[in-house]
Amino acid sequence: MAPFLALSRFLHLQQPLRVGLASLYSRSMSSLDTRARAVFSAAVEGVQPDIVVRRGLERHGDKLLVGGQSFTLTNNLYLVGFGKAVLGMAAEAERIVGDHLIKGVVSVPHGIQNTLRNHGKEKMLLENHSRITVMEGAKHNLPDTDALKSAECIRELASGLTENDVLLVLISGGGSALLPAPAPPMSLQEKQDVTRKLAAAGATIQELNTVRRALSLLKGGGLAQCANPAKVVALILSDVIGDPLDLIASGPTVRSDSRPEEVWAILDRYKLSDSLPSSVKEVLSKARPHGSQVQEQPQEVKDHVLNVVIGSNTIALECASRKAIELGLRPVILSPGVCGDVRSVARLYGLLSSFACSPGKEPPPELAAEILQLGPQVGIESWDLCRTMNVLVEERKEGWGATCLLAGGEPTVQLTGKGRGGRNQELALRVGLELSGGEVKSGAVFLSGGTDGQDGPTEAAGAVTDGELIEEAASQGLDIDGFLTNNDSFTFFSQLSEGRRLLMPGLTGTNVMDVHVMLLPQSPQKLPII
Ligand SMILES: Nc1ncnc2c1ncn2[C@@H]1O[C@H](COP(=O)(O)OP(=O)(O)OP(=O)(O)O)[C@@H](O)[C@H]1O
Ligand SMILES: O=C(O)[C@H](O)CO
Repeated sequence: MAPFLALSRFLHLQQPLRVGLASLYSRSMSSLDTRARAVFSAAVEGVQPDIVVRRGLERHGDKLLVGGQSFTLTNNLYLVGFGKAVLGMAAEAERIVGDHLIKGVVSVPHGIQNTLRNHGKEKMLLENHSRITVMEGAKHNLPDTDALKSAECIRELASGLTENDVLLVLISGGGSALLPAPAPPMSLQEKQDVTRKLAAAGATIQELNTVRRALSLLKGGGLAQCANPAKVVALILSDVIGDPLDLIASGPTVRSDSRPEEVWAILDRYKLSDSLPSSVKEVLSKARPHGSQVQEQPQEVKDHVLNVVIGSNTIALECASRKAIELGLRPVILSPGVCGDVRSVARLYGLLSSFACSPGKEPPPELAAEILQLGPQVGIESWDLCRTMNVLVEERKEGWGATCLLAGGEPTVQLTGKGRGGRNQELALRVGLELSGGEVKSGAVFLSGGTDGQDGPTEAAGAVTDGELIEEAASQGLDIDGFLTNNDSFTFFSQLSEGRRLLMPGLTGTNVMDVHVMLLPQSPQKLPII
């Protein structure tokens, strides 16, 4: 019999023991909190830069094995990289390839070396005598003159290679801002204005990077073209849903096949076409004439490029799933592609919790219908929802104890207020409302965290909530709705119970979007509220 069910029955029989058992119940809930955090840590651990590089890059003597291909090393290896996780990737790559590496340049976020040092992450830093030059830039994730210089050094290095050389390209999220190379006559400022306006208007990363590719010398395959005739091997840590090679960091090693019409359609959609500077219009008009066929990348360039995704949200979820089993939970991976507004995503998790924990033999069919209806709004296929609901139904029958529902992706928040928060903390807050707002409190625990360790401009990665949230906030005089209206989730969680619900792993040095963990104990609502 499931422990919660047994406890519930026992409580009905033994009234005087209720108070003692209440603390037992709350201890088991807090153990769910601890387990949710451990599952999140395992997800992040599984996509650490050194681990993903070791998984993707093997060396046997003078042979470098990657993506099922073998490259002969004869002191002919060069390395470039750009992105938030690239420093740790470069450190590990250099350890693997040793003296075969002649020279490298990586473009990494401003201040990252100090931050990693202060967080005790020295293994992500390069050795003193490294052959790789580290260049920091792109303060606040915006391309700046420092990043422009780094991009220029990377372009120079790639352009000087010969057919005997191998260029190892390390790519991770944040790479677009760290590799700015505005196509002339456009200035960095002009390019940045276009992308900033698009982002502020709510453009998706797909739209944003489609435009970035059209305005850049290095994005959209430009870097691979520069390195021709050298062989190019790109190791990619994906931070985009679906791992689209041409969009991650705007695909510098993947020939872009988008047409000018697509770029103009995006600019029109966000009402930017008319206000573009003439230099930007000139670059776009030079791209390819309207109506022309997509230009095929020359075969020799294609043959010389190998793109391999070595880390992704899917891999993080698989690692989390293994940890869940170790912790005595039954895992089910819902999807690595959760997107859409946090309100809809929170509603979905609320419904899934009700589905898993509703009384009776079977969950009510209208719940399943509502869940399926919500799927398309949050990027989840009906098939994945049905598969997940099947597991939840099976567990009700088999009495497994607790299920660990896992998902990942990147939902969005519509910013209306001026508070401090991030999409993970706001999602956790909204899911907490779902879990604690119904007639019966849910026994589920929900965690949402950014795998980079930083949720929006805050020190937290996310937060953990459960069915106690409303009561807990009310007892401490905190008005949840007020905090939500002001997008002030970080302040809320900092003030609530001395911040104990915050998730604070510190900067992790990696980035595969967000991870959601929902632990669903079996039918906890059968417990009397004491
Ligand atoms: N006060 C806030 N409340 C909720 N969300 C916020 C708030 N301020 C910023 N955000 C959200 O945080 C996100 C930016 O945060 P973050 O820097 O973690 O982005 P990111 O997408 O993870 O970046 P990257 O993919 O480059 O790592 C945006 O989606 C923005 O809407
Ligand atoms: O750098 C970028 O373009 C984003 O992080 C997506 O990869």
